Amino acid sequence: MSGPLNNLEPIRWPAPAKLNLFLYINGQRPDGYHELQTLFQFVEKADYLTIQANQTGHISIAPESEIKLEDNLIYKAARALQQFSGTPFGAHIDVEKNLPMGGGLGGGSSDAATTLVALNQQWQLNYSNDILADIGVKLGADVPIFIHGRTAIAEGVGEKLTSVEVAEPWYVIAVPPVHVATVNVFTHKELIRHTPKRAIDQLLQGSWHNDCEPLVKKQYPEVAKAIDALIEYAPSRLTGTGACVFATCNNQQHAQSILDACPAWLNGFVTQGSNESALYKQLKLRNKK
Ligand SMILES: C[C@@](CO)(OP(=O)(O)O)[C@H](O)COP(=O)(O)OP(=O)(O)OC[C@H]1O[C@@H](n2ccc(N)nc2=O)[C@H](O)[C@@H]1O
Ligand SMILES: Nc1ncnc2c1ncn2[C@@H]1O[C@H](COP(=O)(O)OP(=O)(O)O)[C@@H](O)[C@H]1O
Repeated sequence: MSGPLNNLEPIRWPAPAKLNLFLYINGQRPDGYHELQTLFQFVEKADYLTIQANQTGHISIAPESEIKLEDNLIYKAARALQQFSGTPFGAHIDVEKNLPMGGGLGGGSSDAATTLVALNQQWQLNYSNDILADIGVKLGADVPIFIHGRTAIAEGVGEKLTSVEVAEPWYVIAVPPVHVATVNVFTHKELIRHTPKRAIDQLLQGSWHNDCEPLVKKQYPEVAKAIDALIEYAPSRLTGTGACVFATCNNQQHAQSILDACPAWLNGFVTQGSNESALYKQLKLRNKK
């Protein structure tokens, strides 16, 4: 039997976006999934989940969105943790959605990771991050990196993480007006999928690329045009399988001036890279108390 909940107050948690600073595809496994080497960094821009635990066991999400409740990764994460733990507790989750969906910024996976980390605390479960990552990876390949919360190179299909420190530049993230389905990129015959695997220190040296970029640019002219618009001013490339692209800038003013110079059809925002995610920072503060 679990004791009563000792905190029924709502708590606001961040679910930040990520960028894939490089992404190399090293081959395909017999089950069809691809082996990757990718460098994840977090940015300040985030969704926010305000979570109020309850004793009823009921899970609800507000406001209503275009995603059906049972398909929402927040709901799926909460249900998965309930089922794994057998907890009698539930939660109401208010979502402030700031990240574009399906843009390669990992917003859905980040929401799921934040739900797992937050409910682990608010339901007083005390599971390790490794256990939360095992639950989370079934919801999306990128959930473990958001639970890890520190800049890292992911290998395998994304489950093997090595923390690294890199610069924390300002970025312009542009959001081309198209949706790229990850599955379509990975199943396309023209995808670059045999880049030789390299050691971590070798990966960190030299210039960085994304193996999905040539194919996504060819299939989605809006993505090609977005990269062309940014690359005039700063090194720019695709994140994940897109559609978002990012320009790496010298400072905030540089980033803002590039955003201001973007054509009117291209939406975007300015944000700073961070080697510790906002979720990781908040957790560190809470655990110090
Ligand atoms: C490649 C990344 C890099 O961050 O792209 P983005 O989603 O961020 O753009 C992610 O790891 C993606 O993770 P996620 O979006 O969760 O992918 P999933 O839903 O697990 O997979 C969607 C489909 O893509 C293919 N897939 C995905 C990941 C992988 N390593 N190999 C694959 O072949 C599979 O066909 C899978 O059915
Ligand atoms: N809470 C959620 N936020 C965003 N996307 C969600 C959520 N729940 C389910 N999804 C689904 O997951 C897909 C991938 O979302 P997201 O993680 O934002 O993009 P990506 O994997 O391209 O970085 C979306 O297209 C959407 O249909």
